[in-house]
Amino acid sequence: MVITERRVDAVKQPEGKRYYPLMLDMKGKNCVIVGGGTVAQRKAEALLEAGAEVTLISPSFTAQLEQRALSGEMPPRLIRERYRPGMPELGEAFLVFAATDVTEINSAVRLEAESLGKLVTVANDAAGSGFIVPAVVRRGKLVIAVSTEGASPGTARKVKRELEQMFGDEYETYLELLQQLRVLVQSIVGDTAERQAIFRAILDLELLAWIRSGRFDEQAGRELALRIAADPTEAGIRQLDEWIRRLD
Ligand SMILES: C[C@@]1(CC(=O)O)C2=NC(=C\c3[nH]c(c(CCC(=O)O)c3CC(=O)O)Cc3[nH]c(c(CC(=O)O)c3CCC(=O)O)/C=C3\N/C(=C\2)[C@@H](CCC(=O)O)[C@]3(C)CC(=O)O)/[C@H]1CCC(=O)O
Ligand SMILES: NC(=O)c1ccc[n+]([C@@H]2O[C@H](COP(=O)([O-])OP(=O)(O)OC[C@H]3O[C@@H](n4cnc5c(N)ncnc54)[C@H](O)[C@@H]3O)[C@@H](O)[C@H]2O)c1
Repeated sequence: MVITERRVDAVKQPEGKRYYPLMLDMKGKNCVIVGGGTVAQRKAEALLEAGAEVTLISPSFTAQLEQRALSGEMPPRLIRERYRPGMPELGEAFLVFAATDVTEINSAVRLEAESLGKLVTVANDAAGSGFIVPAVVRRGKLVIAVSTEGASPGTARKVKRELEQMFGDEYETYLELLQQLRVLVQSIVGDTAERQAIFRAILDLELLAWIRSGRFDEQAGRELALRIAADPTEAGIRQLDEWIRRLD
């Protein structure tokens, strides 16, 4: 019992870090992942989805990575070698991922990448990473990223699953519509304060319920835009809920 207590007491709390979340434009950006296992695969898939160019360095790769390298647009590049310092790919990278199952190799990758001024993440060492990756829910242009700052990745995943239940596919249509209306209002209302009041009024409309009901379509969206263009004022927009309800 005493031994167990000592063990528990000896566990050091990782030093507190306060991360800064951001959205990176990865289109065409070079990313190097050292490792070819399940973690490397997960990071590669997300990077490819974001339009990055992905190079993986590892003596072996998961079957899925092998498959992905043969098919589809923008296949990942697989370099079938063990990592060694001085590989040119690292110098060309925008982001570096050290994702082998060998701590010493991951540390060597981190040191070299850092000496080259690269942002690097280490799969088994959050404290030694320049960035970490959140769990992500996407609904069209709605992106919800969940992080526990490395405290419990499983919890990040669990919260993501809960959010997936809360935020349905209707958000995809909703954000497309809001984007169109925003551009429209920006083009016809010059006054910033008035524009902000209009945007707030649009957010108060019961558009989500309308979309969820299945009765909203392209024609309805057009009609809504025409009504807003005809009376682009806060008061005018606040009256639109009545029109939406009458459509039911
Ligand atoms: C969110 C997600 C994004 C992604 O990877 O894309 C992600 N890990 C995910 C899943 C997951 N990871 C692990 C399990 C097994 C269960 C468990 O151990 O809890 C599961 C669950 C599963 O696989 O089901 C094990 C694990 N993870 C890390 C270590 C090393 C360590 O802790 O040092 C170990 C081994 C620990 C050990 O063996 O002892 C480290 C990291 N994992 C992170 C991200 C970063 C912190 C995120 C945050 O909390 O903010 C960080 C710090 C670095 C990084 O990778 O960026 C993705 C969910 C994607 C999704 O579902 O959408
Ligand atoms: N960050 C995360 O989300 C997360 C999740 C689970 C596990 N982990 C940790 O990440 C590490 C990797 O996990 P995994 O499940 O992908 O392991 P894995 O065993 O599936 O893959 C390890 C990969 O590293 C490669 N490798 C080994 N030596 C190498 C070298 N010298 N050069 C290049 N590649 C080399 C292997 O070929 C293999 O492809 C583990 O240390 C694990 O604890 C992290």
